[in-house]
Amino acid sequence: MIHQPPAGARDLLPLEVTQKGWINDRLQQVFQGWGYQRVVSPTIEWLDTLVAGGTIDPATVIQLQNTGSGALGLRPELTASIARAAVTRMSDRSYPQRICYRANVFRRPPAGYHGRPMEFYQAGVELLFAGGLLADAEILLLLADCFDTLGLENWQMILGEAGLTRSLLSPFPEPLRERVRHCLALLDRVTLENLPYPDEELRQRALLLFHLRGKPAEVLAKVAPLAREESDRTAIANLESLMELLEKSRSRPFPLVLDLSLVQTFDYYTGIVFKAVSSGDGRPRVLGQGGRYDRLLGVYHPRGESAPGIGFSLNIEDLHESLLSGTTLPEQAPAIDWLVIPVTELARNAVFVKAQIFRDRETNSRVAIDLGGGSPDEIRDRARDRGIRGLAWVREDGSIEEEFLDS
Ligand SMILES: N[C@@H](Cc1c[nH]c[nH+]1)C(=O)O
Repeated sequence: MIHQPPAGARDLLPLEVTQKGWINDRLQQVFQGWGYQRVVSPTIEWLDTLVAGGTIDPATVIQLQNTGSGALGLRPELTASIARAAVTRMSDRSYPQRICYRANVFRRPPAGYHGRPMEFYQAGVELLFAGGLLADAEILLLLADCFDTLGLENWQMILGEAGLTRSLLSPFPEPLRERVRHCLALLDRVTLENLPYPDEELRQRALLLFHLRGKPAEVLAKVAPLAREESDRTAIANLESLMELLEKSRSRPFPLVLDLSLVQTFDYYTGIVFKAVSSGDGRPRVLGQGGRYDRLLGVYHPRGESAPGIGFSLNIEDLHESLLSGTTLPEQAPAIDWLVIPVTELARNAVFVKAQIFRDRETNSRVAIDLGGGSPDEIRDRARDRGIRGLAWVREDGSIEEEFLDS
């Protein structure tokens, strides 16, 4: 029998681990620079926690055996867990809370997509107990800083407003509303046009919603006549202020597309929502996504008291793929710096002690011991093949001869 990981699961080998580690380390540096502190939440949670008050479809959760005290699942994302932890464990801290994370998440592939990846890696932030313009701007500017720091150039931020989109969809009766939402999420204009609308006015409204995407000023001009509620007008005004602030806060233009039909996979959002996509050549990729969720913390509060929150998660696989065509990623897993070789059997007594001296001599140096076999020339050839920088031949009397290999 050949042992393979199950369909949808995979091993990451040293080069990929090195490159993804490089991406993650840089992201954590940026998060730290903006005052975010890392937390680690459990991989396994109660299913009840994971579905975030019904805003995450339980079908996306990989469920584990029911233990008798309730169903458990593997986290499909981290925002729900962090909201739970913040409400139950961190509520005595001073506000706001700036939290960051790097972790794996698991999602059950949709029916008919057997073999699609089930495990993904994310790095993200959550800014909790803070609402308003400055918090929204902080999150979007931090996301832009992540891309700048990674040296990623061709990206675009697609910005929407979940509350406004919900309100624009409210004239559609259910279940038609859900179908319109679905067509908007999939950019499926043909199906959208042919849904069974009760009247022509609603059909025209659906098509108009489909076109609320593009240059911010143009989209805002189109949406203004559709905004019937006071809350819609406030949302539009907030979007305008946000875009103005973003432009003033960066030395280069903020690559922004406004999309008031943007619908996210998870439904806990209440304010701005966004997706960062790579816009270079090749397949467009969703590099990260997020938004404001001002009711989620209330799901976990014993008395249902909520507090504002906003955050994003970056998709490490997509970032990695997008960076592969550039020149910033490390091209090799780090090689060993020194190979320490006992010249005779008796020299073995000294070899571990001597190797430690090399480790202590240079911080972060990689020092390995030759485990035997082969003539000095064979050892040299093997070492050169593996990119090893130097050989340290240890003699019986404990003396060392250093030899530098040319690459
Ligand atoms: N957890 C969301 C992204 C997000 C973070 N914070 C808010 N939203 C996701 O995985 O899609």
